[in-house]
Amino acid sequence: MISVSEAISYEFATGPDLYALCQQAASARDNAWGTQLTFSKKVFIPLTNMCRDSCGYCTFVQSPDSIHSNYMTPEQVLKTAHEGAALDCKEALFSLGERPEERHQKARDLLAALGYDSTLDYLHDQCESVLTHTTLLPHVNAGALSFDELKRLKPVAASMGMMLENVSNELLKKGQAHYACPDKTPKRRLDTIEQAGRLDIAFTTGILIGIGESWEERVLSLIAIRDRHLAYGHVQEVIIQNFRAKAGTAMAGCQEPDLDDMKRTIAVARLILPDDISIQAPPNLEVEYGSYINAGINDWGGISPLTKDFINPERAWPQISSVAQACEGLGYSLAERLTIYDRFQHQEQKYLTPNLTQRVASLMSRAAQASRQLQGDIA
Ligand SMILES: O=c1nc2n(C[C@H](O)[C@H](O)[C@H](O)CO)c3cc(O)ccc3cc-2c(=O)[nH]1
Ligand SMILES: C[C@H]1O[C@@H](n2cnc3c(N)ncnc32)[C@H](O)[C@@H]1O
Ligand code: MET
Ligand code: SF4
Repeated sequence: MISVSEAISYEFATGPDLYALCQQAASARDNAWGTQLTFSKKVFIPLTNMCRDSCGYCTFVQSPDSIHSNYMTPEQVLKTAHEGAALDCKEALFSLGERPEERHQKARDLLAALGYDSTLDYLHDQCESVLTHTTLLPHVNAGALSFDELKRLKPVAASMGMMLENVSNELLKKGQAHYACPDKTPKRRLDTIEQAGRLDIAFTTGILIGIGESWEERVLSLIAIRDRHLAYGHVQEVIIQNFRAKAGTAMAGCQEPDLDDMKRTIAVARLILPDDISIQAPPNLEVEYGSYINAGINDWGGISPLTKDFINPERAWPQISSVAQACEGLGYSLAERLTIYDRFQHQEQKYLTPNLTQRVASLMSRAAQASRQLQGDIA
């Protein structure tokens, strides 16, 4: 592990310095994770695109005035889940806006028509429905949640996650990415990670880079994640995600991080975070995603053969076979994992409630089978 001051000193690493940094991170990854990179075969379930926040980078969120703002119905949820299961997907990623009913009358009306007064109650029941009626494992990405909310969701989700984004309070100011976003205060985000730790929830988090934070704030965000993991041991993966500018958003004209910036951040994350945390970067937000391998990632996150990335809908998923080839070209293999990583699966029902244990075990053997097939296809 490198020190905070060493991590901060890499801010301007380019050329040979960046190359050396990446080599150091790649060898740390090889030692901890070997030469197998992973992904999770999933479907995306955007339960609602209404939200009480208004992040400057987000096109997922729809205004209640838009005809596109909605909740998925229980039938739509199951249709997507069934179609995903038929394509051998194993994860149902529930990703949604935060507490829209606390801000928008339309959200209250639509929820009432579904028989609910809270988005999180509806989320709970839709996760339960996917568990009951399909073979998929729910992963909940619903933003900042309280201890009680996380506790209630634990039996209906195999894992959960929430991007920390960044610990910078500056981003909350007017004109910045998180202005008027009550759920993006570093305090609420850090508290969510902490409560998930107290509850033994296998947890995904990460940072969004290029949203107006300084390099030092990026490093401090990784340190904040590390500290909570050292206290509870529950952080399974950290996503390093690059901001993509989108037309029609407040940040449409902002500069996107370049490939070197991503590589530098991935490498520093690998060297700051404990070895047992997986480092993930998405393959659909960068054309030259293969070079993330040289910077120290060991995971690509969720990839869907069915649904688009609703958060970055203009960025198509690469074919799983193309990702496998990119890995193979650099001497790595590609394997399928579940939404809950292997090492969290066998801990005496610490992370998994009893109703989930059997499901996870049988999906594990199907994922192993799919991985063998993937490697056979390449060979
Ligand atoms: O398709 C996406 N999947 C996202 N995922 C899902 C991820 O790709 C995988 O499904 C999980 O890593 C499974 O372990 C997230 C999951 C989280 O818990 C937190 C944030 C994200 C962010 C994204 C995202 O922007 N796009
Ligand atoms: C689910 C996660 O997607 C990320 N997210 C939201 N909007 C964008 C964007 N324009 N570019 C990249 N990532 C984005 C945020 O980090 C959120 O937490
Ligand atoms: N709204 C949540 C968040 O920003 C979920 C992902 S964005 C659709 O964390
Ligand atoms: S990123 Fe999440 S919290 Fe922010 S506006 Fe979009 S849906 Fe809401």
